[in-house]
Amino acid sequence: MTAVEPAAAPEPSPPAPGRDHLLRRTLRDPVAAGCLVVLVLVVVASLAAPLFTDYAPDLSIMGDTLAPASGTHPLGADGVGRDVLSRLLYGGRTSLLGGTLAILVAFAVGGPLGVISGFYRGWFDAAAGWIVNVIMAVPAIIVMLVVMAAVSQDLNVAMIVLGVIMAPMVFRLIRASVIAVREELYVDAARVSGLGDGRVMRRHILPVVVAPSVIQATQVFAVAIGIQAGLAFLGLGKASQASWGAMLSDAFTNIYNAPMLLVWPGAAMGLTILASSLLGNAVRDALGTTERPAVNKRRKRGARTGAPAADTPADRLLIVEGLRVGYPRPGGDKMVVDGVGLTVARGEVLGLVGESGSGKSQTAFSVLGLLPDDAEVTADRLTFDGQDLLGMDTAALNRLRGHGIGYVPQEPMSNLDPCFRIGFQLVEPMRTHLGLSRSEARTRALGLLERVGIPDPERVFRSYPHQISGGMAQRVLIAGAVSCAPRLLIADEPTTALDVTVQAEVLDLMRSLQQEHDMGMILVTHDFGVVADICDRVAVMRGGRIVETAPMRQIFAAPGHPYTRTLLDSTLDGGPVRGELSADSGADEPLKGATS
Ligand SMILES: Nc1ncnc2c1ncn2[C@@H]1O[C@H](COP(=O)(O)OP(=O)(O)OP(=O)(O)O)[C@@H](O)[C@H]1O
Repeated sequence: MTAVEPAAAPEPSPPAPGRDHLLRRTLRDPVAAGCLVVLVLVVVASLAAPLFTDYAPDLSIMGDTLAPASGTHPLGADGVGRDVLSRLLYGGRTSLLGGTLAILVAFAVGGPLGVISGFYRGWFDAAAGWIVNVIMAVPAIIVMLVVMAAVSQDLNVAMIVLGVIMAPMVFRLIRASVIAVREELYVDAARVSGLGDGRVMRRHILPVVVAPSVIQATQVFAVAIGIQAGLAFLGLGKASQASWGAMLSDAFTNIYNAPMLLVWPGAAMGLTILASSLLGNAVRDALGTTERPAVNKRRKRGARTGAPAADTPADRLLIVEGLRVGYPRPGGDKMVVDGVGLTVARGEVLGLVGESGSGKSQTAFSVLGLLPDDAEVTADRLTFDGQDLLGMDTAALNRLRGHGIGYVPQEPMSNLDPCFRIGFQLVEPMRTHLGLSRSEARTRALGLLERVGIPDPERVFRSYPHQISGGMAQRVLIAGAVSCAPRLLIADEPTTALDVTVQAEVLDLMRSLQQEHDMGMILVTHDFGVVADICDRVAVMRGGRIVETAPMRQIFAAPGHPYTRTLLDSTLDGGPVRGELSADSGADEPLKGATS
C-alpha cells in the first residue's frame, strides 16, 4: 500500500526575491551602461542640434571650403563650405530616424504575421511562408534604388521599403520562437486551465518572443543605418537632407586634402551601430534570466468528429464510446486508440492502466481536446455531463477545461510557466472561470496552497517555479486543477516524476480532495500500487483498446483477461497477496500488498 502519513513536509523553498526591473538588470553590465550613455548622447545631440550649432546643415559658405577646425567651425568645414559639426548632428537625425523606421516597419509587418503563423499554423502559415519567400527572393538594394529613382528621393521612404524587405527575417525568427514555445507543456497546461488563445498568447507566447526580437531589432537598425549611408554615399537622397552617408561621400572626394572629414561620420556610424548592438545583447541577456528551459513536446487539439450526444444517465459524468484516434501516415492511418469505451460516474475514480504506449494518454487527451493538430478523433459518443465534447468549438472547450474538467499533468515543472509567479498562475484561471476579483482569487489560492499541504503558502505564492521543489510544484498544480471546482479531474501519471515519499503524499492529497469535492477522476497510470491506493474501478488498456474493465478489488482478486494477469504479475510482489483477496471480500478495507 502506498498511502503513508503525511509526515515529511516538502522542503522549504528559498524566499522569492523581487523581480528586478529590466533596465536595472541591464545596467548592471558596465558595457551595457556605457552603450546606453553613448546612444543617449547621440540621440540628445541629434535632437538638440540647434543648441550646439548655429549653422544650418546645408548652408554652404564657399569661403570656408575645407576650413580646418576652429572656433567658428569646431570640426571644420567640408568640400563645399558646410559646417561639419552641424551636418554630423543633423545627419544623426536622419540615421536614427531611418533605423527606427526600418525597425518599426519590419516588426509591424513581420511580427504579427510570425506570431499568427507560428501559433495557428495551417493555411495562414503556408500562405505567409509563400509571401515571405517571394519577398526574400527580391534583391533589396535594386528595389530601393528603383524606389528612390522612381518614387521618392527621401531616404526615409527608402528605409520604410527596407523595413518591408527585412520583415521576412523578423517573421521567420518570431514564427520559429512561437512554434517552439507553443509545444511547451505549460502552454498546454494554460489551455487546459481554460485560458483562451488571446491570453495564452499574451501571457505565455509573447514574452518568449521578446528576447530574440531585441537582437533582431538591433540588427535591423545596424543594417538600416549602413544601407542608408550607402544610398547617400551614392548620391541618392535629397540634397537638403544631411546624412552621415552624404558626409562620407563628400569626405571621399577630399580624402587627400582633408582626411579628418571621413573620421567624424565614420566614427558616429560605428559608435552608434556598436552601442546599439552591444546594448541589444545586454538586454537579451537580462531578459534571458526569464527565458524558458527547453521541455518536452506535447499534444494539441486535433480534428474531432463525432455523433451527437445521446441521453446521459444522471450519474454518468463522462461517457466514452467507440473512441478512435488515428494519425495519417503514408501507408495508412496509424490507430493509437481503437474503439475505447469507458464511463466515469460522479465521485468515482477510474484507473486507466496499461503498459507504455497502450494509448492511455491519447485517450485522456481526447477527452481534454488536446491532441496534436494532425490527430483524427472520432467516437460513437463522447459526452461530459450531457455535453457533446466532439461537437464543441475551441471557445466552449476552453470554458469547460479548468472549470468542468481539471487536469493534473505528469511533469509538474514543465507545466508551470517559469516567467510567472506561482500566485499569478493560480489566480488567473480563477478570475477567468469563477469571475473572482484579484483579492478574492488570491485568498482562495492561498487557502488552496495551504490545503494541498504547502507549509508557507505566502512565500510559495510569491515564488517562481524554479524556486520550489518538484513535489511542491505538483501540489501547486493539483491546487490549480481543483481551484475552479471541476467535476472531473484527469490525472496523467501525476506521481511518476516524484520520489517515492512524495508520491504517497500526493496520492493521499488527491484522494482526499477527490472525496471532498465529490469529483469524478480518471487516473492514468501504469502502477498497480497507485490503482490499489485510490481507484474504484479499473480499465486495462492494451494496443489502443480496453481489454478489461472491472471494480478495483476484482481486478486484483480475479483478473479476467490474461493481459491483466500478466500486468499484475509483473507489478505485484509475490503471489500470496492476491491470494488473500477475493472479488467480494472486505470492500471497505485497504488493499494490502500492491506495491508501487
Ligand atoms: N503525435 C503522435 N503521432 C503519432 N503517434 C503518436 C503521437 N502521439 C502518441 N502516439 C502514439 O500513440 C501511442 C499511444 O501513446 P500514449 O501516449 O497514449 O501511450 P501511454 O499508454 O500513455 O504510454 P505512456 O505511459 O508511456 O505515456 C504510442 O504508440 C505513441 O507512439
